[in-house]
Amino acid sequence: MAAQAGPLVDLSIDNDGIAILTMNRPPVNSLNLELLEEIGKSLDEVAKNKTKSMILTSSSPSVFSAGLDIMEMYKPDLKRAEIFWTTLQDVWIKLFGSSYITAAAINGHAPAGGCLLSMSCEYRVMVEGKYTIGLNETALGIVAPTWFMDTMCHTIPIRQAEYALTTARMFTVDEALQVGLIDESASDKADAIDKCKKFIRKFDKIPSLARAVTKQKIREGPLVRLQKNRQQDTAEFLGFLKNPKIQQSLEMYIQSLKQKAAK
Ligand SMILES: CCCCCC/C=C/CC(=O)SCCNC(=O)CCNC(=O)[C@H](O)C(C)(C)COP(=O)(O)OP(=O)(O)OC[C@H]1O[C@@H](n2cnc3c(N)ncnc32)[C@H](O)[C@@H]1OP(=O)(O)O
Repeated sequence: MAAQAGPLVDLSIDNDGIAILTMNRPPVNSLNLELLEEIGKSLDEVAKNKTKSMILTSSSPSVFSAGLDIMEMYKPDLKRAEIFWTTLQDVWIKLFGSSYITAAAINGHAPAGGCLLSMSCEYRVMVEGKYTIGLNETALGIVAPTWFMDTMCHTIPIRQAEYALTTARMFTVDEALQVGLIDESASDKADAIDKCKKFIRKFDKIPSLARAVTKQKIREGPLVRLQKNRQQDTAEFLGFLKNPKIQQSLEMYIQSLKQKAAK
C-alpha cells in the first residue's frame, strides 16, 4: 500500500459550526492503529469543544473506508494487536455513544469496519455509483464481534441483519436505501454533505440536552454490553488471531486483494 503523506484525518469546523471529520489514509482508508488513534482524538476534540454536530467522510474519490487494515490482523505482533483492538473499541464507544449529532457522508465503498463507522452515526447519505456497503466478515472466514452485529441490528431490521451478516452481503446504494442501511443517496460528495447538514438542521428547534439524552438512552444496550465485556471481547479477538485457520483465511484474502489490484 502507498506510503502516507499528510495528516491521517482532517478536522474542520464550517461556517454553520458543523465539524467535518475527513479520513485521509490513501489509498482506501483502511483502519490501522494510527488512523484509529487520530479518529479517536478528533472525536474527543469535537466533544470537548461542544460542537453540536459532526459529519464523517473521506478524502478518497471512491472509498469511504475499506474497513480494518487486514495487515493489523495478519501474523500480528500481539501487543500491538491488543492496542489496535482496544483503540477500535474506544472509537466505537465515542462515536456510537456521542452526545452531539452525527452523520456520515459515504462517498464510496464502505465494507466491514467502514460500514461500522457509518452505522455508528445517526444518519447516512451515500453517493450514487457502483459502490457497496455492508458487513462482509464471514466472507473472510472471520466473525464480526457482537457490537458490530448490535450496531447493524440498531440500523436495519434484525431479520435483514442476520441474513446480511451470515451471507456477508454487500449492498448496492439502491439496496442499502431499500433496507434502511442508508437514509438517502446523493449525486456527489458535496450533495451528500448538504443532505447531512439538512438532517442536522432538523434539530435546530429541539432542546439539545433532551435530544442527546434520548439518543444515549436508546443506544445504551449495545454500549453497556461492550463496556461490561471489553476484556473478554479483546481476548476473543486475540484468540482469533492465534488460530491458524483464521490466519490462512486472511492470507488467502490478502492474496485475492493483491491479485485484483494488480489487474
Ligand atoms: C480476525 C478476528 C475477528 C476480527 C473481527 C473484525 C472484523 C473485521 C472487520 C474488517 O473491517 S476486515 C476488512 C474487510 N475489508 C474488506 O474486505 C475490503 C477489502 N477491500 C476492497 O474490497 C477494496 O479494496 C475496495 C475497498 C472496494 C476498494 O477497491 P479499489 O479497487 O479502489 O482498491 P484496491 O485496488 O482493491 O486496493 C488498493 C490497495 O489497498 C489494499 N487494501 C484494500 N483493502 C484493504 C484492507 N481492508 N486492509 C489492508 N489493505 C487493503 C489492497 O490490497 C491494495 O493494496 P496494494 O495492492 O496497492 O498494495
